[in-house]
Amino acid sequence: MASLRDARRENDDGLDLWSQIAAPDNGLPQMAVTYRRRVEKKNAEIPISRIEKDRWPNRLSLAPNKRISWNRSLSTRGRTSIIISSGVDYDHQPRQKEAKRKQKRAPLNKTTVHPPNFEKERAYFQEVDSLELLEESPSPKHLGTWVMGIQSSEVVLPHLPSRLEKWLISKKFNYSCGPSGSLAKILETPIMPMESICSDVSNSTRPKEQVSPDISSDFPSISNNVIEGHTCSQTHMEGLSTCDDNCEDIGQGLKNLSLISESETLDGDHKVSFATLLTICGQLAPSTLLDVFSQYCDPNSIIKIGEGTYGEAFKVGATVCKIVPIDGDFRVNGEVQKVSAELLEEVLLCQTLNRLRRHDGHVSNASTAFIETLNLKVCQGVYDASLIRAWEDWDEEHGSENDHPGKFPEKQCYVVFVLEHGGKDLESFVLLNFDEARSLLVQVAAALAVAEAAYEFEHRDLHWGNILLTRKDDETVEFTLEGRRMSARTFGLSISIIDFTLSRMNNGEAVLFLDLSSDPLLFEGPKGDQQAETYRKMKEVTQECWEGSFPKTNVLWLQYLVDILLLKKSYQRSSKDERDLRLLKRRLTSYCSAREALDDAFFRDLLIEHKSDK
Ligand SMILES: Nc1ncnc2c1ncn2[C@@H]1O[C@H](COP(=O)(O)OP(=O)(O)OP(=O)(O)O)[C@@H](O)[C@H]1O
Repeated sequence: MASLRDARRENDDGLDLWSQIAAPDNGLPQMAVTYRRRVEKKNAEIPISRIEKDRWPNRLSLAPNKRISWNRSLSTRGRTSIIISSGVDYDHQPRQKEAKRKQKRAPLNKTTVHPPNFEKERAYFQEVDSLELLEESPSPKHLGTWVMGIQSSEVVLPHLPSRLEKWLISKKFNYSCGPSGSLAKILETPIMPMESICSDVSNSTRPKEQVSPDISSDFPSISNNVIEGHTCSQTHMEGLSTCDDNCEDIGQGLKNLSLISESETLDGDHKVSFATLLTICGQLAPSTLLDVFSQYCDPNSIIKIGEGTYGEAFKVGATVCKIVPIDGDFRVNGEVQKVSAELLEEVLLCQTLNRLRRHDGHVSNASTAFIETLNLKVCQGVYDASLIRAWEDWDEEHGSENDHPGKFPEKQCYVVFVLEHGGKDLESFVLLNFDEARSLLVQVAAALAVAEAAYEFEHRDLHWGNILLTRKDDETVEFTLEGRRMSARTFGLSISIIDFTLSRMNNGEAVLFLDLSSDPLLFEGPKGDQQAETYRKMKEVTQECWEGSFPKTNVLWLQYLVDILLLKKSYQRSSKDERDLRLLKRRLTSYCSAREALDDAFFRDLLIEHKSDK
């Protein structure tokens, strides 16, 4: 994710904004607090959480561990840690490619820089945080969702990232799993252009022509991806789509799926997850990375544009392709690889958020602020030479913190997210003025409010690496909130929210969430670090009931963003603007959701409500 922050990239602020904001009369030297990926102990042994060990008792660590930090273990990248930049001196950081990076780094700010003054920041936070957080509603341990039906003291469910996986397991155990065909409905989320599906199917094996009448032929539902003539895939799909009709042993069906059977390292549950991933991606078997990428451009033109703890992002034609290695039994970039079930959840989140982009008809909630997922593919094999070249070019210029991708074996699997290009992340984007800053806030608040209303959505990881920005000519951006058509003023700025790994949503069929309790390091970040503090505040608010709905977490991230705009970003602004931001942060404390926050006076002249069409 975005925040994997080019460690080498200098904070565009370069100066201690705190001294400008909170201590105008000080004679303090200026400092730069730079967020970057954690690298301090990258060669240390990364603790695999007990749960992960339980899940993957035989995991081996073949690669040297390059990262460790308070935010490791789950799929939590983009986590950053504060480092002190003295003229931005990273030399105390034991990084493997430091020498190269130092040579390449742009000229540094010559201002004398001193360590951050945490006392002052603390005083600032005490002032703006002086109001107590409101009590959250009781923890919804007993949500009326279908998943509760599968809980049984007799069945020990392994740790799994979502209710989706529990559903899959419940199916195997022949338990009732709630509303009819719930997973099937989730999987019906349209996403893939037909041609991309067809491209994976050989001439002799054609997709069944089953276009749902209510869905555009450009976007066939997943049910269209049933492949005639392939018994095992059909068995699998039937298993998924007839939850209440019968509970045939889909595991047995999957055994017949030759591709999956070959993968001896995957246990039964993983076979199910992997097969489901393939199905969602409209594939019978994994593609190669080259096959997928060449659908979008000449491979020689591929450019790497970013990296996350797990993902490598490449500009591929007009799109961005993020490659996430999965299911391997060795660490990548110092992290245990994600497993299919985790990716399934992320994929479902992406697909569901895609639905918010529909402005047609009389939708109640719509927003284009969540990055569009254009396609999803499961791939297998080594990195293609063009990708390695792109990776090395980026490494040469920026110094990658990731492992060289040349070490992936032939059997390595990946999920490729084909995404809309969202621009630059907030960390590296240079904001020009206060209008842009407040537009950023209103656009994020509106997007969260819309997704809250539609899906009880909480992002839960909205750090400055996960907000992408670009400049466009449009003066406003439209959204629909609870049936009200509205526009937000952009001042030429357009935002996209990415990375839904930690996100939580309830789409009416399932609650998708990640149990952050299994990642205690997430909450052990440095004191005074806004991002780390936000995870801790989320923990307080949710009381670790991560499946529950706590839209307050969205407000916490809005407060974090206000802090970032005050403390970490430089742009043209007056002291009144800063005061307005501080007051906004204070008032946010009393809101329980982004929906409530959007009604704040700060946003009033940034929002336009359209008259009803009726
Ligand atoms: N759609 C996109 N448009 C433009 N840039 C993107 C896009 N998606 C990702 N990137 C770039 O790639 C970087 C890594 O992407 P992303 O944060 O999604 O990876 P990740 O592995 O999920 O990260 P994390 O470490 O949070 O898990 C981002 O910081 C951003 O710079």
